[in-house]
Amino acid sequence: MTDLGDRPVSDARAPESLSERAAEARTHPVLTIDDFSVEYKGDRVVKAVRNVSLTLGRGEILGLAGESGCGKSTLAYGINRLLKPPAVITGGSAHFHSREGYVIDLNELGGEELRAFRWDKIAMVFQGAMNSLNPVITIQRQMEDIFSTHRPDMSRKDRRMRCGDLLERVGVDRARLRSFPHELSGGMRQRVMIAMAMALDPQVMIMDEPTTALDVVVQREILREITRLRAALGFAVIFITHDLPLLLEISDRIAVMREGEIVELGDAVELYTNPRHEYTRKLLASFPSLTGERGDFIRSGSHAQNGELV
Ligand SMILES: Nc1ncnc2c1ncn2[C@@H]1O[C@H](COP(=O)(O)OP(=O)(O)OP(=O)(O)O)[C@@H](O)[C@H]1O
Repeated sequence: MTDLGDRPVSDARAPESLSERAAEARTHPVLTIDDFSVEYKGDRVVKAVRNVSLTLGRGEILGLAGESGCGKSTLAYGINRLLKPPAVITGGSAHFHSREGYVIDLNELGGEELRAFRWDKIAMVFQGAMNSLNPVITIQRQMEDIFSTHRPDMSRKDRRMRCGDLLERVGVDRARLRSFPHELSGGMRQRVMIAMAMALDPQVMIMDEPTTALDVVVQREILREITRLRAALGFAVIFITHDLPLLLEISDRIAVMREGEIVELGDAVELYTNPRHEYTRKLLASFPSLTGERGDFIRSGSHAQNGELV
């Protein structure tokens, strides 16, 4: 594995339009998952993920939808090799395709390599992330730790500068570096977590219900931030939530999961206007705001083109 350092991201320009992004997923994948299966082998065996195959394109936002318990988190944690017993990956593979052209088989990575790989290439933000900040350590020290561990050659001055820059990138004043987590609102703490996930310039972000615990206004602000950052930095996102209306707004493509399987995968607008699978239709119908006479679904025209929230 090579170290990307602070490599410029100009080569990772996010494609402009939805169709361009869908094509990009096929021609320039950043992650390919083939026939991936996970079981929880407890007293009762649960087949949580069944033969899932999907491709994440460079710079695309792929939404993963489905009701509670369908296996979304298990798939995300499985890809990143974060599952703990009794979970067992029973089949399939996941490959990371780097910007530089090399391919990493995630099943082949050992402990140390895996730790290095995680923050560096695939970063993860999950629902309770903001509560995983250490309460007795300043934001600055927690952010700097990432660089001390993964970029040991970086000077102290550069580390500090970079931490401040990262905070500003997610809309938090750099003066907050001196704060302790309890001095920040939930929304700010979640922004800090997103800044930390971006620290090493990962090519993939896996976001598992990252805004669910936040109120709607803060949630929308953060989503706007994520789509803006994706456009600027070119990372790809797997965005997991049971909130289908939200996914329809931010995703390029959406995969619908049911009982461990992906039953439909397609362009977000296409999936909304012309759902193919019966279950997708049911899922859409379960959100009255999407199916009412006027509906809340506002994604259209130029808005859909640039992937920004209105
Ligand atoms: N530690 C565990 N032991 C046994 N079964 C588990 C365990 N964790 C999850 N499961 C089961 O695996 C299945 C998939 O769970 P998972 O959490 O991946 O679904 P999800 O779609 O992410 O749900 P949610 O939206 O509620 O987080 C469920 O049937 C769940 O009960």
